[in-house]
Amino acid sequence: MLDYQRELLDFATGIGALRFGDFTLKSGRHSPYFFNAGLFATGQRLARLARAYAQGIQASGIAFDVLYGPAYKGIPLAAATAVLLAVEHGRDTPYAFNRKEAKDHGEGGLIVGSPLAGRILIIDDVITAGTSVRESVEIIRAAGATPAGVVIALDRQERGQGARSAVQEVEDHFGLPVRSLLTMADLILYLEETGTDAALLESMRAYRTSYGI
Ligand SMILES: O=P(O)(O)OC[C@H]1O[C@H](OP(=O)(O)OP(=O)(O)O)[C@H](O)[C@@H]1O
Ligand SMILES: O=C(O)c1cc(=O)[nH]c(=O)[nH]1
Repeated sequence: MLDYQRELLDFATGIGALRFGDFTLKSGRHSPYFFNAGLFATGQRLARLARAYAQGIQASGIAFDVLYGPAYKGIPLAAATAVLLAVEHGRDTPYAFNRKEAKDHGEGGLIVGSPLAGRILIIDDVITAGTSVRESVEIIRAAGATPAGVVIALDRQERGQGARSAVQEVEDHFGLPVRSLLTMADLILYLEETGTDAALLESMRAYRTSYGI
């Protein structure tokens, strides 16, 4: 694990954005941990996370024209990361996000922000079973644009629709590169390093055996 990953995990656990317990996921799976990007809920916390995304995007070398954050938690991630790309990397990046329900008055429609045109980089918090990414790819294609890749904070390294991991499915099926700041494997390593209690480690490993890949 790299220093910045350990620091990000320290930070996320410190503010309660990474928690342990019993959580029901979008996929219906019951997980002993949860990454809640919504708890990077002050300017400084969000800047800290967005800085890591901006650095990850720069390091990925993925060529793109617009940053797209799926509702809801992708919205502040896209906005804040666009700010960090501009301020710290001199890259004035258009960004956009969707509404979960289409607006039927005013400007109307589903997409807010920059029009979805050209190559679109999807930015989200986690990938579990891959449903959210597949929805984003549909929205981007329906707008006539081309998905260019995906950047996430945490790859939970879980099965997607078939026997492969959700990230592998996205890479193979859509031909999209996926870059994550952290993985479930990093998380387990981190818990081992920090001397977490045996019961928690056991539940993390058991979850990985059930859903991991
Ligand atoms: O890979 P998946 O199985 O799709 O799971 C991951 C997705 O689930 C959550 O979104 P959700 O729509 O539940 O919540 P939000 O509105 O809080 O962003 C999360 O933010 C990811 O987008
Ligand atoms: O799969 C999910 O729904 C999910 C997992 C997680 O760790 N964090 C999150 O916001 N959603």
